Amino acid sequence: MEDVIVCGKKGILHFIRFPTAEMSNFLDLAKKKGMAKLVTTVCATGGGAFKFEDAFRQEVNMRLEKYDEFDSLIRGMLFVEANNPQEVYYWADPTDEEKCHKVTYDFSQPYPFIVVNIGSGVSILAVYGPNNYKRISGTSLGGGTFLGLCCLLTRCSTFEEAIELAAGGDNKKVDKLIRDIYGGSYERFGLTGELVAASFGQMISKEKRDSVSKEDLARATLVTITNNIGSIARMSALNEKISKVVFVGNFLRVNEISMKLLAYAMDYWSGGTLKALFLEHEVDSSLYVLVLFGLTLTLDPFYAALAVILKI
Ligand SMILES: Nc1ncnc2c1ncn2[C@@H]1O[C@H](COP(=O)(O)OP(=O)(O)O)[C@@H](O)[C@H]1O
Ligand SMILES: CC(C)(COP(=O)(O)O)[C@@H](O)C(=O)NCCC(=O)O
Repeated sequence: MEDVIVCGKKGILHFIRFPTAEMSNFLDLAKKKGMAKLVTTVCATGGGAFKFEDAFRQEVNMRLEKYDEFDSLIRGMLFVEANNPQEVYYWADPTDEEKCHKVTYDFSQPYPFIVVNIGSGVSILAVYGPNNYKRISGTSLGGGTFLGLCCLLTRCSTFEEAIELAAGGDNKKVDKLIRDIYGGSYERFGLTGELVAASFGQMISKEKRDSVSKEDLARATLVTITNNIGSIARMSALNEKISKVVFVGNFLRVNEISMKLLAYAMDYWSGGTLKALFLEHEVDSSLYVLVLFGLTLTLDPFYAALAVILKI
């Protein structure tokens, strides 16, 4: 992010990510580069701020100043939005490949809004003011589930690979649609024939199992997880009577398929009353607020993120 003002100084924020599984390599590097001589306290958030606390103290003699991940996430989102009027957007015409495009959304009057944080698992928060929010729901079927199932079903080994496979696949060869059951739409309840009736429902047939590709399985996994998250998000928003739903988290990284699906599903199932919103810098917003304190770390199960202010 360019021209960000932090503690009265203007500069560019650079975000560096690495898998948390590489934490011991990171600590080795930090030791070799003498990071402890530069800084003794590092601001940290996410579960790893607790998990890696001892390792940081023992390996590099650094103290982790811990901040709650949801406090940080919300303050971070507001911080990014305040610094970039183009930050929040929605997808217009999400089902039409040709017409589908991003449209900037005016988020200057944000409250109330829902945040759906899709990380390894999913947490849903209702935000009523800068310091007024509650966790209203969640599901253990999140980004970690998508990646885990995809690795099992397709033998892929990275998130990027899983998304690439999904992009080339067709979930209709795996899922049972309304039309597979009704021969068309279930008109009485407004269920069109193309909607998924049962995720993975075709896989009960050996013949169908033998004919699906890795790509189809990856796409069906992505659609299953995304639709389930969309459905829980929609019910949460309706319960709280809130119409703006902001989706964040690394599951949406390089994942336009899920963003467009969520945009469509929220609109379709709510009869146009709910708006699915996304952030340009969708990667782990919890990082942003901590940058206010200098050198920061987000220590989540899949990702550790390091933010340093260069060029100030
Ligand atoms: N390069 C990647 N490696 C692993 N997971 C990734 C990657 N990019 C995106 N993801 C997705 O992001 C999810 C983790 O999201 P994140 O917001 O970092 O959550 P957490 O707080 O649990 O680390 C993974 O489960 C996966 O679906
Ligand atoms: C435990 C968590 C808050 C951790 O956040 P994450 O690292 O997944 O982003 C999240 O995974 C979660 O809310 N899981 C869902 C638990 C549930 O409501 O069933």
